Amino acid sequence: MTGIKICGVRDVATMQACADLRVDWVGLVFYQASPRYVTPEQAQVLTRSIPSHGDGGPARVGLFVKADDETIERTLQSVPLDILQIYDTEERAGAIKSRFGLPTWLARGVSSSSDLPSRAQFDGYVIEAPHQKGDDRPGGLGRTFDWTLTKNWTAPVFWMLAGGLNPSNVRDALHASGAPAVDVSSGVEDRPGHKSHDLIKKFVEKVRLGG
Ligand SMILES: O=C(O)c1ccccc1N[C@@H]1O[C@H](COP(=O)(O)O)[C@@H](O)[C@H]1O
Repeated sequence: MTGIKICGVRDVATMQACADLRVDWVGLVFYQASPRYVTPEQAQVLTRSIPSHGDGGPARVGLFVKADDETIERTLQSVPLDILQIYDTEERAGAIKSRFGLPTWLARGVSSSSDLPSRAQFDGYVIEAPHQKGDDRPGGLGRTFDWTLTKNWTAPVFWMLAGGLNPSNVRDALHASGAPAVDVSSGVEDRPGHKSHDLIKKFVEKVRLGG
């Protein structure tokens, strides 16, 4: 079954909606420039509102952008994250993986097939649209890229497709990319940082049923 990650959750009701829909992962954004930013204290309340991953709830993914060790450490003291999603260099992401010992996904923007990772350095890759000059953040911008780039890629480890997905395009994206999992944030919002339960449900139905 295609994996589903709903990213940028900021309220308990959305967290519970994601758990009820049995999505695989929920993402918490620890990047202050994002409209989806949550503090570690807010994230603690959110993570406690649903069953732990071991008890059948979605795995909690923490997003960090160019974060130092102290920021990640302080977050982990409050929030039991299952996976780290890192926006930084490979070297820095590798150091984070070694230091914190948690499954680590590296986000990678791709504009051509030569940007696709070939080494199994991480536990997963989030493959998304490339960063553009003037962007105030490296993701969550609702921007797509050429999904066919991944079609013939032999991925070295698990990966997911992200960037500009929504209920209307996710079937085409899955077909064109061959992705085993999808990640969505702005495409299931009715305004930046505010998730729509209706759009989340529609997205999940499209992925699972082709609805
Ligand atoms: O959501 C954000 O604001 C964000 C900020 C910084 C880094 C990543 C962010 N979001 C991630 O970007 C991709 C694509 O998002 P979208 O569906 O195009 O809105 C996804 O992994 C988000 O979790």
